[in-house]
Amino acid sequence: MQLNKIPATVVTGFLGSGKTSLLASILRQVTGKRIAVIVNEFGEQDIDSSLLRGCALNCEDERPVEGEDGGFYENGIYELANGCICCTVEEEFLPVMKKLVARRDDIDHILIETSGLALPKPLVQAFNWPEVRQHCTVDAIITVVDGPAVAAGRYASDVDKVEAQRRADESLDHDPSLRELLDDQLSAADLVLVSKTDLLAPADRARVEALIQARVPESVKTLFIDQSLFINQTLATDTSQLEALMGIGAASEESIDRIENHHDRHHAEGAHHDHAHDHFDSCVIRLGEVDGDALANRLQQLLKTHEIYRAKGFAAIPGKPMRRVIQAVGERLDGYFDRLWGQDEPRRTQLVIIGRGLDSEALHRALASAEIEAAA
Ligand SMILES: Nc1nc2c(ncn2[C@@H]2O[C@H](COP(=O)(O)OP(=O)(O)OP(=O)(O)O)[C@@H](O)[C@H]2O)c(=O)[nH]1
Repeated sequence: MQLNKIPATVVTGFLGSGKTSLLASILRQVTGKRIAVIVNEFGEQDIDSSLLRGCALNCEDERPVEGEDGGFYENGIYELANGCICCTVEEEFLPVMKKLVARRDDIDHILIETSGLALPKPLVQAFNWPEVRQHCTVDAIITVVDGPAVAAGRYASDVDKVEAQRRADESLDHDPSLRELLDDQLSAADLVLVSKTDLLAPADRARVEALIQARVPESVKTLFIDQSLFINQTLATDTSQLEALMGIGAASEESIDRIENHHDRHHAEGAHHDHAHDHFDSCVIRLGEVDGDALANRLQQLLKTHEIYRAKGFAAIPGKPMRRVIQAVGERLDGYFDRLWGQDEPRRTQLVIIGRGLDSEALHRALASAEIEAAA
């Protein structure tokens, strides 16, 4: 029985903004992690789940399993097809979360894709329900914004489709304007991903960025992504940084090494090759034992003052027999003890930081001030 909570990443954003493409590109490449995916879609489309099912999920259970709730489980994908997730939290979402909790030892991470019309807050509040809170934690809320649509003042690439879905969903008991929906999805975000950057004129990019920045606190960062290369599968790329950005992994030695290797290779190549995303930068900070509160304070400060998209890793706290997982994104900073330190394992702190234009020495200096001096 594992003691640590299952982290859940909520991906929200309008219909057609690129949520499924994002999840698909991650699932296609993720290795060694058992990921349960909850997809909220209804009406005509079960396209998303079939798209995701087509991805090579690392799940041993190949058999589809009917759920009593009408949803089904196959290759780790749960489909919530009976209405907008935020309006059916209790009837739809909670039973699926309970099933996942029961399979707790088989799951490393939960990815939740909300419907394009969902307001993320009721869903996030459901993580406070005792049955869920005890075993799961929100790792991050990632809001995907359709860059060209926002630049054009339309917010969604296919407004008619959004309106048709709105009319078709009888369970929908909220009716905000698209603008309000965008505001709500942005106000819940820990990280904003602007999609379809390949279709966004450079001059529009600054406008979209300004519009988003005006709606989020300064620690919530905006990242521009172009998924067209993934969608066409012309780019076979190492997604270790994208995975870490989504909050998957990075609290294990092996994923920290993978990210570090990616960083080294990237720099050796001169970092001038084509990129599917804004240039990510990453660094690994290694420290000895740290004062947990001081580390959290420094990290919170750094999130405000540096272009850090996410920090994740673990800390050694003096006198504590267990290591503490630390994860920070936007305004969210979480920590929990996940496992005992091994008998011969060095007690050390390691954090992966993903961002842009990172000054690793400055970050190291700032975080090292939380280090506890080793007794002479
Ligand atoms: N050119 C381009 N197309 C993209 C990009 N991201 C997504 N798309 C396309 O945009 C369309 C919608 O993408 P999805 O990933 O299905 O969007 P979604 O948010 O999951 O949509 P719903 O599930 O319907 O809410 C698809 O045709 C994608 O191929 C991108 O970065 N560039």
